[in-house]
Amino acid sequence: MRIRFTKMHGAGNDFVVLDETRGRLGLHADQYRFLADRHFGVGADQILTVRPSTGPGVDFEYVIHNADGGEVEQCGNGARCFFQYVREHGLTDKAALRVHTAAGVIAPAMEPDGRVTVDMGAPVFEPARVPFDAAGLSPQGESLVGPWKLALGTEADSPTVELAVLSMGNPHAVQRVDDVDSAPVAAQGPLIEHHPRFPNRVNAGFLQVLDRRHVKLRVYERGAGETLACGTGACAAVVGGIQQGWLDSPVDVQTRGGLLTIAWDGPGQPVRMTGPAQTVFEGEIDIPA
Ligand SMILES: N[C@@H](CCC[C@H](N)C(=O)O)C(=O)O
Repeated sequence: MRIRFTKMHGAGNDFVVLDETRGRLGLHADQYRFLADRHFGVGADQILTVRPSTGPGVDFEYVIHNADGGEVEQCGNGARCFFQYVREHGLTDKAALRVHTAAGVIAPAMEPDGRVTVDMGAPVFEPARVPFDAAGLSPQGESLVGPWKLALGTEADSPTVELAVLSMGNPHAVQRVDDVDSAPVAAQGPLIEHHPRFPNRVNAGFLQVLDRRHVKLRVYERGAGETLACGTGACAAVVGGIQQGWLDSPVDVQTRGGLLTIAWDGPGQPVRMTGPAQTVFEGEIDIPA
């Protein structure tokens, strides 16, 4: 089967975008994995699919698959690219949208400078809803995100980390580090992603606080490995940092692929993420059955 695609990125987090507004392509997990493959396919951290509205009050449905082929609930950098895609492809001329995702409705809108702001909804803190199995653990602080102390293994010398745990529609565990460039992202990322306390696995963030409004962040993403930026990871890191008293909204988040600005007014309030969305190229590809 030959399909059309658009390659996009948001702060270096890259996507293959597919249009299913005129009918389903019916792809399965192996085919999403093939599209994401950087050697045999197009190459992407996530595959984003545009579908028609699911009902009144929403303009489109937005479906996300990780590079490992698994469908996930939310993707922040993807949300900005989704918005750019539907406007560039004449699927809407609205400057603000409401988009249905597996995690609820998000609302992207155009900024005068060409960046996109997305209302990502309110963060979720209840461990069971992340989901995070906190049974038998005591939080290390009094904030809504814990933090929670976890051993990354069963050996006596296994590293122990303190993780702020929350959901931005998808699960995040964020630890503060002194220097993000030397942080053990490759070593600890997979151990945190697959830690048995996270039944759906988790995205692992490494946060360096520069001052109360500036941070650096790296994220080892569930189902994709370390990416150049993670939008929901930036939201989670800033919410966790505000909750623990380190940060004040809005916060500039420097990722390896670009700058995101995250604003949050506190529990129950939506997180607003602002950043770039860029089309790279379009093409057609034959996908194996
Ligand atoms: N890159 C994304 C997050 C994509 C999904 C994530 N890997 C997960 O499995 O939850 C972003 O920009 O938020």
